[in-house]
Amino acid sequence: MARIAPMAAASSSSPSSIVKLATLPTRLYLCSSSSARFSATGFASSPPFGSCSALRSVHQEQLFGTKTSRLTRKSNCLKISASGSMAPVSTAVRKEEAFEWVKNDNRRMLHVVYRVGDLERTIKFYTECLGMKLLRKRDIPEDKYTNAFLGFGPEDSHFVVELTYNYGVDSYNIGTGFGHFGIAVEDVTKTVDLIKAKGGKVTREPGPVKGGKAVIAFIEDPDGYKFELLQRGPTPEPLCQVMLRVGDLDRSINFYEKAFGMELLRTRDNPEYKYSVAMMGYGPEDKNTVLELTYNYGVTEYDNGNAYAQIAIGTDDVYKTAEAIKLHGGRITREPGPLPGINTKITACLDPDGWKTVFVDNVDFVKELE
Ligand SMILES: C[C@@H](O)C(=O)SC[C@H](NC(=O)CC[C@H](N)C(=O)O)C(=O)NCC(=O)O
Repeated sequence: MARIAPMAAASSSSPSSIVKLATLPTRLYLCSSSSARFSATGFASSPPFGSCSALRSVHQEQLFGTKTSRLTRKSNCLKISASGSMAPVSTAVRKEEAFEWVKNDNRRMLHVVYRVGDLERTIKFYTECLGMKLLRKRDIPEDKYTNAFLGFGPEDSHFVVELTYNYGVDSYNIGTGFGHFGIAVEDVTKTVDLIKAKGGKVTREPGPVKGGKAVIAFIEDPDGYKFELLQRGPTPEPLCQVMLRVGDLDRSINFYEKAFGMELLRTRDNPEYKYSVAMMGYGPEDKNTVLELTYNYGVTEYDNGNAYAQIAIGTDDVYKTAEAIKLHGGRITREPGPLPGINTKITACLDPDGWKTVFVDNVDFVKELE
């Protein structure tokens, strides 16, 4: 399965454990937008870490354990060296350390979240036509929505779908960027026959994929989300792909490798049909759910709609996760911290195409399931 067993996850950092002022090195920084921020005894004037983001630098320093001799700064700051000369300091070391940490974090794709117009209709379709189980439901009346979790196995070890029903909203725009969810089945034709018998919509009959040999079919759920059925041998993770379209495949590969620590599992170019795909994830495709990033030649932008929401990924430390994402150019849309009410620590970000991901603290996630 994945690289982690969530139960074995290490304990998480809290914000207060990140900044230990007493341990900060004695440094003098000059920032283009502010005066000196550090003094020999620590931090100087108020506000202590103004627009120069000195605090953030210290966070990163403490987070990734850089030796003080290699303390680095953002490019608009200058470090005064022992000789007194000033030189811009690169972020390369911090990036490298953040990447090392990310690669060693315990990560697993936990679930994919999307909105549906009628929860019971979708639950019926997924259980009867796709063979998923309803794992749990939760209603949040104060925020006027209900979630249903469905999948092929328990959430602590399987990738599942998290459906969101917003009270009174019965349809959404799926957009052009979202592709499909992949389900591995042993016999595509048999599965399609069953889906047809149950009244499901088949949009592409079983047969070899265009330009390849793999046997596939496409079906559509009641809200219009596409599912690709892929003929494969038995697998522990039948919900095997989330396909998203991207505007620049190299840019996306770089982002998911560096900022998320995913592995590039394979790429495939299909010039006849003018597209390329990159499979990315936290373990081999036959045992783990992967992100299938698709680039259609010449198409650099899509409408991401308002139906598909995000994938969730488990991490041992949302604070370090967020810092690593920032260092690699990702946009944090929710700063790391506990969610009000349930205390689960999360952080959220957007990839270069605007696709959202939420990172969830592994220990908190397991507690939520209890
Ligand atoms: C086996 C694995 O590589 C696939 O199934 S790829 C499926 C293939 N994907 C695309 O064509 C992507 C590009 C397309 N323009 C898009 O943006 O969706 C596919 O859907 N093939 C259709 C078919 O009928 O074979």
